[in-house]
Amino acid sequence: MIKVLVAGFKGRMGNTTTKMVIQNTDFELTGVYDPNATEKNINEILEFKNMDIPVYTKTSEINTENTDVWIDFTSPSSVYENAKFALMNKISPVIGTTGLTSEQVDNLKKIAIEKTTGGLIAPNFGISAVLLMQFAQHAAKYLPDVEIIEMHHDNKLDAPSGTALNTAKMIAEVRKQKIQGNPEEKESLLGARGADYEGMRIHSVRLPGYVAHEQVLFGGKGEALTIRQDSFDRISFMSGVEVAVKKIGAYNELLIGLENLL
Ligand SMILES: NC(=O)C1=CN([C@@H]2O[C@H](COP(=O)(O)OP(=O)(O)OC[C@H]3O[C@@H](n4cnc5c(N)ncnc54)[C@H](OP(=O)(O)O)[C@@H]3O)[C@@H](O)[C@H]2O)C=CC1
Ligand SMILES: O=C(O)C1=N[C@H](C(=O)O)C[C@H](O)C1
Repeated sequence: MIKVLVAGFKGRMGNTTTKMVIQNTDFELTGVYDPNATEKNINEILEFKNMDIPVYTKTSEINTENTDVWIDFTSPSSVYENAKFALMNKISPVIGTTGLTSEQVDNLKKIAIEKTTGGLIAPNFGISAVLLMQFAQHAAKYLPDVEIIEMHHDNKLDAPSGTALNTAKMIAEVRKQKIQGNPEEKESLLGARGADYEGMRIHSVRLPGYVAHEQVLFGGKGEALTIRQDSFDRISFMSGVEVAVKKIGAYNELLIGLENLL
């Protein structure tokens, strides 16, 4: 049995993940973590009333010996300290939370090596998003003019999304530095052309009713290609999280991207 802790268990992703861990017979939920939680046990929450799982509100309370994997769906401001705590205690972090800086990722990679502990940071656990990023990288070799549009629910804290940023990074790996659009263009309304990642424009849409969606638009001479993925439900991320929890114990470094485990 793989012993799992879920950080951010009361959030949108944390709640779905907690249920997935409980239902998976290869996993044992040994704790949940949220510094703002008022509960002492998860059974104080109606939908988990038959469970007996400690709620931790301080990392010092966590039984690290009883935890193999730390699943993190928290917030951009807390994920670094959480991941660092997990690695320092030889717990494998499986990180879905977005917003880590490149410097933070590099530090976590170093700690993982020092502690010979595996971990994963996945900008997106949905297979449709993983494929979209790979297809987009392939297409960009032939169609280097690209714009990315990501669309999310209006409670999202970070923009652009981690997936959009990762898509842009993957495309930048295969195309030459390129400034798109008319070199003389001017925005009469600030932000009209979106964010700029190495000459690529990223547009972030936030609307109620949406979950997580991305389009990558390519333009060529007299032709265009659009690649799109949609997560209509947070269940779409769960098979990716399951794979990560099952496989990450076999590694002793920090991996970036679910594709490394598929
Ligand atoms: N990689 C992927 O496939 C996916 C990634 N995400 C990412 O996951 C993250 C969470 O998203 P979502 O579930 O929608 O967000 P929510 O705001 O619904 O949930 C976040 C939860 O984390 C809690 N929290 C805050 N700080 C801490 C902390 N230090 N330790 C533990 N828990 C904490 C929050 O509590 P409180 O409200 O009290 O602050 C809240 O309950 C985002 O970064 C999002 O981009 C989302 C979907 C898929
Ligand atoms: O906040 C979300 O919801 C999501 N966040 C991730 C991101 O920023 O890319 C993954 C997915 O898009 C859902």
